[in-house]
Amino acid sequence: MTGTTAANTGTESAAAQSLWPAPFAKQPVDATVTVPGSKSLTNRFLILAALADGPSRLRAPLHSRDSALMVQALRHLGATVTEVPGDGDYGPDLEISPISSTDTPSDTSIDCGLAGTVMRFVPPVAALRRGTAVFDGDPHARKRPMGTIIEALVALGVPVRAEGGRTPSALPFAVEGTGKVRGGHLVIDASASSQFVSALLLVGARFTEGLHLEHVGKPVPSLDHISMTVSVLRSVGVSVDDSVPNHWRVAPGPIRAFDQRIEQDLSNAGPFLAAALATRGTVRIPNWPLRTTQVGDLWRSILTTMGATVTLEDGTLTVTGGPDIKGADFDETSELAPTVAALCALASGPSRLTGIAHLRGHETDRLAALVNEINRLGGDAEETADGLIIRPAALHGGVVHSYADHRMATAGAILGLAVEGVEVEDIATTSKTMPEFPHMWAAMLGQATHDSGEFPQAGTTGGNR
Ligand SMILES: O=C(O)C1=C[C@@H](OP(=O)(O)O)[C@@H](O)[C@H](O)C1
Ligand SMILES: C=C(OP(=O)(O)O)C(=O)O
Repeated sequence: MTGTTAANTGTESAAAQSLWPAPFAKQPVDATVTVPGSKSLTNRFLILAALADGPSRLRAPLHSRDSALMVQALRHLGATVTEVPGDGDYGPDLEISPISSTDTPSDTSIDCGLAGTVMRFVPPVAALRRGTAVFDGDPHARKRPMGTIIEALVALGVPVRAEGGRTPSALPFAVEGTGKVRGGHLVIDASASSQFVSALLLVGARFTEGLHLEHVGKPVPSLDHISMTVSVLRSVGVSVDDSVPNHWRVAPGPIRAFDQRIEQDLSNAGPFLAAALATRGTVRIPNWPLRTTQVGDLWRSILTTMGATVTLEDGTLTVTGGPDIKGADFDETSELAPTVAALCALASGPSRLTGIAHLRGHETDRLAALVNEINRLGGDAEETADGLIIRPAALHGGVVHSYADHRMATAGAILGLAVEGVEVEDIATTSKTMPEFPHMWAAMLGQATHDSGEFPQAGTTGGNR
């Protein structure tokens, strides 16, 4: 098991002993930051490499708890993943030899941690090899929605069992892979997570008849992440038809081996860009992709709406905070919502976030957690059926609980820039997608740290003006 295993309570836990004094910015920040690789792209390309028709290479991949759990899971299913020196500043590249279809059947167990991409994307891969794979994860992982992917596998003829032989609706469970899945037309309800759609599309080309996936139910959230899945599949030669809403058709065929550079994680760029607004300073991010499928590209419009000046010139995104942070209404901010909510709590006007009911099934119930923690600091946040209302209020110092949720921890760090005396419980939970976070945050503020994180190359030069 790698990384944090803190209980997902936000109350007393072993991790609650460790309080991180969030740096308070006495002056506006002025920093240049480069962020580690995208979690969503790294874990998608790892899955595709494990199913490809030859060895692949990932350049500048993410190295974090979620990517380590994915690597470990694929190794347990028979892929070979080797670290080789990279050509940049982000730690090693990865070379991957795919899972062999002629491997003798073997039983294994997979630790999903709290990674949605591991718990949703890997079970369909396990269905394509021979042997039983038992899946489990952190305590809160057992509460995350999993029923749709389990029911999908069962409908595809893949036995999925819990202890005692019953069909489970959540972790833990065992997938009994037979080495072959016929595929064809499959109807699911993916309203709880886009990852159910992505999980099935990623393996669909390896089903004998391909896959015609149909969603029926309330709208699928986080559609940008499905577009990313379709885009990465096409980049490795898989034919996907997504021209009809709620239908995806994946043609059967090989997944082409590849050599792929991973973009930096634009969602994880969010807290650093937010620092420009929280301190009325400037943060620059070089190598911002000109075209991307990452939802984090929305920062350009979100932060402009909140009063920042945002430019993208010569590949560098520059964000300069305005005299105040403007409250605003945002629909469907997906995994960006905790960062947006932290900024809304510092805004001069009211904000409303809608279309994020499914955040209740994320690393923690993020709507409840954000309301608890903003209000604990004297804020005025309220939960609605599908989001949050956050009104201006004078905040004071206090402890922000992270609930083993990396984005709650970084939300606490943003609040701490503008509010003196904020302490974040379990800052180490940022290791889920950005182990370097405390080091990078201090470097952005021109402070030195002793612990430089697992891959200290993740670059930040900064200081206060
Ligand atoms: O496919 C992915 O990489 C992700 C999809 C989204 O999940 P949901 O659809 O559950 O929001 C997102 O929030 C998560 O952080 C990553
Ligand atoms: C929802 C998130 O993660 P996961 O991939 O575990 O669902 C997230 O990173 O905000």
